[in-house]
Amino acid sequence: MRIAIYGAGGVGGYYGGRLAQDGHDVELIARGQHLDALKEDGLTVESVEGDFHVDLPATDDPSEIDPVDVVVFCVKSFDTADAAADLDGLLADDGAVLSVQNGVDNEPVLVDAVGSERVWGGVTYIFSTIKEPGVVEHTGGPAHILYGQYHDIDEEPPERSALADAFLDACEEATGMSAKYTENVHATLWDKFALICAQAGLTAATRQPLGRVRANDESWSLYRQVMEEVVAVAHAKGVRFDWDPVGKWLDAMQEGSDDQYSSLHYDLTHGKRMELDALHGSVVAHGRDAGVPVPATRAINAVLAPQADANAE
Ligand SMILES: NC(=O)C1=CN([C@@H]2O[C@H](COP(=O)(O)OP(=O)(O)OC[C@H]3O[C@@H](n4cnc5c(N)ncnc54)[C@H](OP(=O)(O)O)[C@@H]3O)[C@@H](O)[C@H]2O)C=CC1
Ligand SMILES: CC(C)(CO)C(=O)C(=O)O
Repeated sequence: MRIAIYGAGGVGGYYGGRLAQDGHDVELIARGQHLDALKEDGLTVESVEGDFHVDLPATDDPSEIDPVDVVVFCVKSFDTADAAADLDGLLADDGAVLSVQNGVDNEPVLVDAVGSERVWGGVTYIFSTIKEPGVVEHTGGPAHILYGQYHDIDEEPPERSALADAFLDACEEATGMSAKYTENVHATLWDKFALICAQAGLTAATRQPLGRVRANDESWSLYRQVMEEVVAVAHAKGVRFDWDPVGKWLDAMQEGSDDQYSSLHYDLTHGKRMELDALHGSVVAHGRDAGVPVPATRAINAVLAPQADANAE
């Protein structure tokens, strides 16, 4: 399978490296010092699942890459619109772009760029960052991708394509990662959105890991409230869950390791631009549209906004 990783950073570098290790034809799109190091020394992945090194073609110019079957789209959400403009030329006519980004507003941008039939919505559960140029550090999480054909929320999901099956096989066969196809892509996206708004919001606002957030009744109650608000907005927008996302995540995170933070906390504490607008800012906007109050999420957004502004300068 021919695969391009658009945004070969923490997440993209990890999955691109794993798929290449398994023999797929992977090309990386990166920029800056990270790109220089990838070109010069290849990609090194330091992973809790085993370290490895691969030499892969890397560029900051997607027009240099012949059309691919799948683009795994891993830029931060504030870079989505710019990167999406390159997708039409990068994707084969019957190819697909898979967003594994956090948030629920990326896929509509990709649909505008290449049409919904070529867009898979997705989420991923992993902790992975650029440790230094050319080196990606995977510190935990199951490294699992859930994805499905994107479609309008009020339409039936289209039939699963042969390409979606082939990509699933590729992910399942590769070492150190797994994947699952979902027929209910909107529920999958909003389910993760509920978790990430709670996990990212509380770890970033308190600068404390899950264990500390969970041990304090007030912060743990706010964690729950954020998830309840996101799920209430999802319901109002017509998302149908076959499960209880809040109960599921509270149970799961009760078991989660004490030292877990989030990518938002990482960006905050490393002076990097933060995805706040795509997370809590987006919930506030969707809540306003749907007429659903989201006071806890709004407060977290307000508390983090000055730091997000400072990091964006
Ligand atoms: N990190 C994690 O553990 C997790 C992250 N996610 C989500 O995955 C997505 C990716 O996150 P993450 O991997 O941490 O992000 P990173 O910042 O580590 O990686 C994104 C990379 O894409 C590069 N990039 C952006 N635009 C372009 C462009 N036009 N051309 C070339 N390169 C480009 C960035 O370069 P530059 O640095 O110069 O901007 C950066 O190197 C986010 O939406 C995040 O929320 C989800 C689950 C876990
Ligand atoms: C859920 C979590 C915390 C890990 O996958 C995440 O998505 C992130 O850190 O961005």
